[in-house]
Amino acid sequence: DTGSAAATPIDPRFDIAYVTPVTIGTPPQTLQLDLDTGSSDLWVFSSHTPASQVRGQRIYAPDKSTTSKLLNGHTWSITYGDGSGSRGNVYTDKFTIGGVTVKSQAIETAQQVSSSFTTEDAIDGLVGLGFSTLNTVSPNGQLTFFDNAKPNLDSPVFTADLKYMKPGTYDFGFIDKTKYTGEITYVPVETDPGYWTFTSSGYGVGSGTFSSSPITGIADTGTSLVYLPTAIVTAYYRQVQGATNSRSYGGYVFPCNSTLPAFVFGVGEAKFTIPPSYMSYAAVTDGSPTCFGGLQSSSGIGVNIWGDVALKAAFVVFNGEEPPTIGWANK
Ligand SMILES: CC(C)(C)S(=O)(=O)N[C@@H](Cc1ccccc1)C(=O)N[C@@H](Cc1c[nH]c[nH+]1)C(=O)N[C@@H](CC1CCCCC1)C(O)(O)C(F)(F)C(=O)NCCN1CCOCC1
Repeated sequence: DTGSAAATPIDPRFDIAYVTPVTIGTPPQTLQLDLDTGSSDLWVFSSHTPASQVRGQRIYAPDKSTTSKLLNGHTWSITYGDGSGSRGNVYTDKFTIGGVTVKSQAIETAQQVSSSFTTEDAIDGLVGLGFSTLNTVSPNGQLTFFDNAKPNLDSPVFTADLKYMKPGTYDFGFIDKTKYTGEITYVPVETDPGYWTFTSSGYGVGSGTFSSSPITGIADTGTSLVYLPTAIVTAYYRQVQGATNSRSYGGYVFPCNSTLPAFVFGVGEAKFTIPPSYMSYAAVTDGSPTCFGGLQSSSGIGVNIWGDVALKAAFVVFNGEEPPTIGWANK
């Protein structure tokens, strides 16, 4: 098998997240889900989600699918880094992304979602593409879509080609040579505790010198921004006129008309440049002259996160061979 599906920004003004169309059940029910390498639960808004918590999202109704089966006695509950969360019960059903079908995928149906999910009408749920060890289903953990699909994929990989303010693609089972330039640099992945954890070889601010120092972090399609050690973040914002670390806004902000340097990060011998446009995430509120930075400190998180702001600057191969590796190429 091979497949390809669009990753479309949910907001035309700035890249907060990307959604991908999937189909569930028989006849197929289409939902727009956020493919997230930072978690490993596939959960959806459903006919079990209280109407008061559903505001425009599409839902999966297992009772309308002839192939759905309740996974008796199984429940799930997940909390994300931004404090949002959801919980519910579990079905298995036919699940397809971009033409790749898993006949019996664990579909976690939400019986409760936190308010930030209710208010985000563009996201109907998540497809966790982290390692299955992170799956929260109890009493028996379930496999991710990728782990279920892998044996039937031409190659045990999926790739992310996210783009700045326009649709990109997720490919499954093959590496599309037309999507990158030069070589793909592969580095080892640490699978404990279950993220795509790798070590970057260093960073540079604008045209400044490149600092070769290992930065271990996770490649996370479900996180909008880049979160790195404070020393790196302060070195970056030192080059930005009027930048301050705002307690009220919860991070580094600067005047939207400030000139921003690019941010360079290394993977092995390769270098990747996040252009200044990606480094200004968004105005803190609509129309404000103050902008929120795409690079923030990881000190409050406990892990460095290479989120969408970094992933957009590259073509990334999530290689599920044993042992897993991650590949980065320019594009
Ligand atoms: C707008 C913003 C200020 C840049 S934001 O930070 O709010 N953006 C959110 C994403 C978002 C999209 C759409 C609407 C609203 C919010 C964001 O970047 N959230 C990160 C922030 C973060 C990470 N760490 C600390 N803070 C996050 O929680 N990302 C998770 C997926 C998100 C959750 C909210 C909905 C969209 C998808 C994540 O899965 O990528 C994760 F890795 F960060 C995470 O929390 N993984 C859960 C890991 N657990 C470990 C235990 O076992 C179960 C799984």
